[in-house]
Amino acid sequence: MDMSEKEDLRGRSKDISEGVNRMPNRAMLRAVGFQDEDFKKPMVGVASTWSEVTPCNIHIDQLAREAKAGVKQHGGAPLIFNTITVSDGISMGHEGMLFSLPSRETIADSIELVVNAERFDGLVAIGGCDKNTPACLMAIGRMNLPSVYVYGGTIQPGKLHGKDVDVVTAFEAVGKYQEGQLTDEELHEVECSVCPGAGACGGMYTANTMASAAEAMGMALPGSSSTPAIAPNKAVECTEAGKAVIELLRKNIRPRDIMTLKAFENAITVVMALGGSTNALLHLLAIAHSAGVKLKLDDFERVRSRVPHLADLKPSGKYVMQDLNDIGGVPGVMKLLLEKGLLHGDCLTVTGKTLAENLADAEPLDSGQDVIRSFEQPLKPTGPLVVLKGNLAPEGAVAKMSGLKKLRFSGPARVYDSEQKAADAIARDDIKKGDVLVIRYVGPKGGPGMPEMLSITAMISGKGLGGEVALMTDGRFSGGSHGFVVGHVTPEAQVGGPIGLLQEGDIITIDSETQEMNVEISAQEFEARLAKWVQPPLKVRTGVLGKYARLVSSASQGAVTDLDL
Ligand SMILES: CC[C@H](C)C(=O)C(=O)O
Ligand SMILES: [Mg+2]
Repeated sequence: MDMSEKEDLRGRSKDISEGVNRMPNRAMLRAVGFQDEDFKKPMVGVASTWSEVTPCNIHIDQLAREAKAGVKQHGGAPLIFNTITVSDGISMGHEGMLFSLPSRETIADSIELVVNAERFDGLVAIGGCDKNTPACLMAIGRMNLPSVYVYGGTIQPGKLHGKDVDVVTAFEAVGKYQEGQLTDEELHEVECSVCPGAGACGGMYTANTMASAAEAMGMALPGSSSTPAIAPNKAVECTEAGKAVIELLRKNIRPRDIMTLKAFENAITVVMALGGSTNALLHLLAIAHSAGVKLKLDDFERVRSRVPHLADLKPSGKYVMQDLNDIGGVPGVMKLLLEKGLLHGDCLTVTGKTLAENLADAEPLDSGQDVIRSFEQPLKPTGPLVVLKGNLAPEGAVAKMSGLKKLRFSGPARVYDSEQKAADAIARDDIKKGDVLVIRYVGPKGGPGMPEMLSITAMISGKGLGGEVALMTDGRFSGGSHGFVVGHVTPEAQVGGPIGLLQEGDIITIDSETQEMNVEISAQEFEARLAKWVQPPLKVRTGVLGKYARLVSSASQGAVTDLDL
């Protein structure tokens, strides 16, 4: 329904579009194409994360133009603006990864800065790489203006000797090459095959996980999280998003009407069923904080215990997001979960309808498919992202148990204060089957930036030690990581957390069934070690990482930098 002549959907954009005093402001907007009638329309920002620095975002300029057209067609006055992105895959395994998680805050802050300075009434935000979706939703939650999120879409799988491959294949090929299992030519073949074009990493890694979570919480249009980047329908979704935001303005439906605790429970349910990235716990805590929703790590456990892991998706499974899309996509999965009473169907969404009303129109998953298992034969009876506590993680830690038969691991600590030193040890074959590899002082403050450890987990996997060596860190894991991995250990070493007191050879036991992670030393020994511990200075004290290290909260609170302490 387009706007009638009399209808005035403008809100705070009247600060610019009305009054003599704002004539100079309007004069500048005329220079970017505004005409008289535009000042009678609601001003809608289109936040574009377009960038050439990663395939995830290389196409988003076209999508932003589609969204702009949609806003215009339905009576709005749209303006595209850009924000940044970094590439997790390209920053992985070196100092660049220190800047990945901080970029989430920068993207959220930049959207908040532009939308507020320009007095927009509404927003369409379009994201690609890992930090984009959480950042866009954080900005949307903070500002609470009628908004719609659109995910730029998953990449197609690469093909190599008839098999589907993707960027995690490349990371794991490094370990295989180090073992002499690949020649230089074969390694080059992998490099040239795994990323065929536009789109975010194709397994159920962080970008696809967070897109699915965005749709499950009602902030993205039905089906838009699983539509591939190069599918013609992706552009249509952007045009539709432009239309949807005008409808939201008309009905005054705001993000905090949608991003409720029940909506976050829906997001957690879908993440657990899909076997998504551990980063979802960090990002959903941060998004909830931005929307004023009190979400805690314990909420993830409450949901996990009732939701089976159904999706046979990479990194521990066989298929990629493209395959899920082909058999019904995220709507098909949510339809199944709703039928089982595992979703709150009464949650409002950006279509203006409830989740149940949206899903009534969705097709069920194709019969005969084996991407999504039945409830009778799940991959795991409960979700694979397990919150652990214990004397090593009093505030919590996150274990990814998908694809693992072993649910308990006990072994000697092999302690490293940097990812590089750990990587060198793995390359020298110093890390043996049964060891618990500990990488610390890589948390939000200690890293700084809580880097992901895909290079490490991929090397372990490539060397055939996947599941035979446990890895625990106050850093993070990529969505491409799998094996016996525990991240987000809090409190982090940098602030005196127990992980910082570990010594070589301490016996660590990680039990995903009792959900505990403990070291076998006495309380007295802990006290003695703490008495001798000296807090190291922050590694970085100026610039973006210096600001971040001083402001960032614990990972158990989402590693946010705007906690109202
Ligand atoms: C393949 C892994 C991807 C690049 C990533 O960083 C994530 O999913 O978190
Ligand atoms: Mg990542």
